Amino acid sequence: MKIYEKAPAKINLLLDVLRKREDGFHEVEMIMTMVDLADRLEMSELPRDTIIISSQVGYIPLDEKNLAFQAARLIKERYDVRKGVYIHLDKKIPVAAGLAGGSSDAAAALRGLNRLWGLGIPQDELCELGAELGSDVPFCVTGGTAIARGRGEKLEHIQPPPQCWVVLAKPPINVSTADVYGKLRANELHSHPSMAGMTEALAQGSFNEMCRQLGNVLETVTLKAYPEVLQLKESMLKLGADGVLMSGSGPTVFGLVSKQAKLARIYNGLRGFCKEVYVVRMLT
Ligand SMILES: C[C@](O)(CO)[C@H](O)COP(=O)(O)OP(=O)(O)OC[C@H]1O[C@@H](n2ccc(N)nc2=O)[C@H](O)[C@@H]1O
Ligand SMILES: Nc1ncnc2c1ncn2[C@@H]1O[C@H](COP(=O)(O)OP(=O)(O)OP(=O)(O)O)[C@@H](O)[C@H]1O
Repeated sequence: MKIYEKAPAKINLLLDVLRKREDGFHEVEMIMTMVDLADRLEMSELPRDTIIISSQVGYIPLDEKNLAFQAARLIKERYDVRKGVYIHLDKKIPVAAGLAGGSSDAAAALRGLNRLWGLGIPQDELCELGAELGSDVPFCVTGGTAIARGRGEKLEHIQPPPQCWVVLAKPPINVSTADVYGKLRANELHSHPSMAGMTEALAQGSFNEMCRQLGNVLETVTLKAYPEVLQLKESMLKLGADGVLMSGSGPTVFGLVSKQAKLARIYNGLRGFCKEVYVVRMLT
């Protein structure tokens, strides 16, 4: 039997950091939602008790460093599954981009193996397992649109954003999430995005207000270290995007666009200097 699962990319419409915690993680307040740029996982049982990962791309680890491998190992150990699995990752989400590609693959593996092996694990338990793999994994298990608190694992689902186009542009640099949080001076942040303002904008379904309320405090670190990310934001705005923000720890910048007629100009303008540009829909 073969099982297929989609693993969509996430964007952070809002990312605030409240403080650094004693365990080294940061207490966050975020709003996350999915876009329709997705990896696709194919999972099938193996006769031997082993985990094998493959992918069409050569630039991700396929051993125990792969988050889908870690998800399979965790579920096998926790539920005493003595069966093997082959997981093929059809990668479409750019890697180390701030789009939670690895986390979404891990979440899709948890959902898929739950089905493949008929384990009947409830979603909240899958989220708890996911939290052991990474802070973004619980959200990737549920999808939808959610406020995330704690280190990202405490979820409150809310109304999805109004439908719009999302232009994603990833500059050719690698940003480590741990480095960005490591350089953040959480106590010295001069301004914070408004969680109340963004939740109100989403509750009212107001596209313009959503664009005005976009905010991510990790930009204070990444934009300083990589001026090309700031330049990308400015270019996207100049080309006509209605709202622009860096996703997660970066370096991907996303632009929200309400009118399809604007997309060609934005896409072509960005492609002039940035190779990785995607035009996708918000998943609502
Ligand atoms: C930047 C975001 O992607 C926004 O959604 C997340 O906050 C990070 O999620 P993630 O990549 O799943 O993060 P993890 O794999 O759990 O952690 C990577 C590293 O980021 C830092 N980290 C992560 C989450 C958090 N709330 N505080 C942190 O300080 C820690 O140094 C950690 O070692
Ligand atoms: N299935 C996977 N897909 C992509 N990268 C993976 C995977 N498993 C492990 N990795 C490793 O994880 C690292 C981060 O990749 P990923 O694409 O998840 O980053 P990200 O989009 O910045 O994540 P986040 O937004 O959650 O911080 C990469 O350096 C890669 O080697």
